[in-house]
Amino acid sequence: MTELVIVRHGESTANRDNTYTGWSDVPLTDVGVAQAQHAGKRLREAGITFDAVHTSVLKRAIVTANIILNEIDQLWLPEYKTWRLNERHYGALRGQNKDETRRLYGKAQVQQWRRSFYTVPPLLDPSELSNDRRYTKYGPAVEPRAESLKMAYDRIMPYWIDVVAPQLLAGHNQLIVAHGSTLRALIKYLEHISDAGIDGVEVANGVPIRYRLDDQLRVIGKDEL
Ligand SMILES: O=C(O)[C@H](O)COP(=O)(O)O
Repeated sequence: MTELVIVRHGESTANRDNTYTGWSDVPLTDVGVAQAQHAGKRLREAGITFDAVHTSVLKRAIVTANIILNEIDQLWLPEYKTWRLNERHYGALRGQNKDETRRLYGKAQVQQWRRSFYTVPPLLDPSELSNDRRYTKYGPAVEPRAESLKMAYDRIMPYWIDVVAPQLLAGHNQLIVAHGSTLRALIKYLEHISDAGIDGVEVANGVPIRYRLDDQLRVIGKDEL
């Protein structure tokens, strides 16, 4: 049996301001820092030891991971960062207030943008792409202009198959610190949730979810710490 723990980053400034974030690289709030410390404390109390940690290339996940590692006194662990664990790209919704979009486009449309598996949010204008070197040099040549959860799922899976799953199969416990939608995609995969069923799954900031996996990586236990 191996253990996989997944944690959504602590509250970010965009979460606090209720704005769409996606690939925007926003920091944690003080509340987010406290949530990350609390997550680390719960993991310490649970006595879990990890062999590696995986994050996105966005600071809210990286900082949360480092706070957790500090709390559990495992800062020395190998830490892998990949754009494949980035939040789903919210396209042209990025930076807009979620309540304001409900007012402008209606609740049903917003719910579909936020929770449907297949709906792609409005595309970002190509002139607004960041062209940040973390994406041009180490990641996809072209940053997405928006992603559905399905598109995010499809770019996360190669990382799971090539990097995370082999380590778990070798008996090494893994910690993934990522984002609401990235983790919803992983939860969908691990728990065989249908395309329609995933719209009801929410992931709270800074609450570790622990999976116990058998030797074929089937889920044999799950709890929230
Ligand atoms: O990208 C965002 O805005 C958040 O991280 C997640 O947003 P959601 O709750 O709309 O999926």
